[in-house]
Amino acid sequence: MATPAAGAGAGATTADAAPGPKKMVLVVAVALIDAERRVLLAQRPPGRAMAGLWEFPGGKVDPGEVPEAALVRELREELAIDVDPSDLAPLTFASHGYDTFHLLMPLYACRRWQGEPRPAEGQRLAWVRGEELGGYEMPAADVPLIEPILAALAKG
Ligand SMILES: Nc1nc2c([nH]c(=O)n2[C@H]2C[C@H](O)[C@@H](COP(=O)(O)OP(=O)(O)OP(=O)(O)O)O2)c(=O)[nH]1
Repeated sequence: MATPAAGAGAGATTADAAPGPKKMVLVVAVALIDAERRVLLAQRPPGRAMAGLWEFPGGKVDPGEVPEAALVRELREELAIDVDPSDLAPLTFASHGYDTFHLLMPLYACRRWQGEPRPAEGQRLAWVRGEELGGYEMPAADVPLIEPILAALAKG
């Protein structure tokens, strides 16, 4: 009987298989891609978990909220831009076991928005070319996302 090959599929799974009552946290994030084929990274501010690491803009989905609405809300709060949910294209996802919680994070690609992203919450922002992504230290969950992002950037 054929079974699916390990690692098949589009998601980026870096969880260990250990069972346990870890809380699952649903976070939505976006690769904003500009006309110069750059992606926007935000640096986690001091005083927060994973401070200093560079991540994709986004945040936790509130109870009862659909993921796209959560992302539109987060982008307004964090970057002061307006995004139409229909411009959010599913790209890949991360499923990663941190010590204290399990992160499930759909990552969308977005190439159209209203306004100029600005650091509305004091975070640092960087527009980064594909070949420069390796120079930005990211949370462990994000590392497997790089390859699909490079593929999306190559598409223009
Ligand atoms: N936005 C975003 N979060 C990420 C990425 N990678 C990654 O591991 N995370 C984690 C960091 C946080 O634990 C969580 C996002 O939560 P958050 O930024 O809304 O909240 P937080 O933990 O900083 O603060 P709080 O809301 O608990 O006060 O997901 C990423 O690329 N983007």
